[in-house]
Amino acid sequence: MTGQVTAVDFLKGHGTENDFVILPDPGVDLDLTPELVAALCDRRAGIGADGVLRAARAGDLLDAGVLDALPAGVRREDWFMDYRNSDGSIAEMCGNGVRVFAHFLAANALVPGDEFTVGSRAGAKPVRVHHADPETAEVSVSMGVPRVFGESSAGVDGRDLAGIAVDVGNPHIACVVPGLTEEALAALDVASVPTFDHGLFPHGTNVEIVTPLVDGGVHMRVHERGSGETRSCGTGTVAAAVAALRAAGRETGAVDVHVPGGTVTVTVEADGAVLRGPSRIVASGTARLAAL
Ligand SMILES: N[C@@H](CCC[C@H](N)C(=O)O)C(=O)O
Repeated sequence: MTGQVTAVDFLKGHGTENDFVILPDPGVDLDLTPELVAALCDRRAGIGADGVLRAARAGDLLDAGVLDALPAGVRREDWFMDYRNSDGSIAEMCGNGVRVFAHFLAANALVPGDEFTVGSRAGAKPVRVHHADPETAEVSVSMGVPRVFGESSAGVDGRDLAGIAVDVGNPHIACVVPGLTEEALAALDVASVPTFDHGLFPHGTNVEIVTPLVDGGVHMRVHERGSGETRSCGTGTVAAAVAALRAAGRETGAVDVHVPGGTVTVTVEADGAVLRGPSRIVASGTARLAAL
């Protein structure tokens, strides 16, 4: 349909500086090709973002062929976060993105209250909007039960870092590095593409480097699948919290995860993890597709 669409309204938002182009598209008029996504996310020739969040009802995305089926627990009437990485690839889930998506819905009165479900390719994600105005919000997302599915390592800045594989709806290897300080973490080259076991991660993975748990907190940096190094990764903070708790001999607890773009709190319980953090919507406008 994009051939008939020459301009599209958008909003720009972020969760701890993991930033997104929000595309309200209730009619599913946009043919959201990888090329269009990459052009929108281009920080020079486009709007610039780590990813795109298209907003439409799940049933309408299904009827338009964007979804092959409704993911587990997702109803036709649910607003669905059609997430894309900045390289145009599709990912199952985006934790910072769900907070920004929920903020957009609440601030525009598109949902009846403060607690509702957002659909994602990783299934239904219950959210609670603690506060929302057009510019700022505080949101909690029930992220499901993180699944640890192995031990492995990642090559980062010439170092081989031991980590655990964690499924948060999308794949992660979270590397808690003994003795790593916040300053030493900040000095690492995380922009270069890390190496990892493609047998364990046949569809790629997000790579988190994490300091050990101290006083209920960790510091984390991330190289994301499909977006490169970002200032934050919500699903990554969940993987980091799980890994840091396990490294400290624990299975549950609340962890403040400090990322370059801010801080979120991940609470891990036996029945699932909850990600709580801020959302900001900083701009709105019209994207002129012929110029991209
Ligand atoms: N930044 C997101 C994760 C986005 C998807 C990830 N890059 C992947 O490909 O799995 C988040 O906040 O979780």
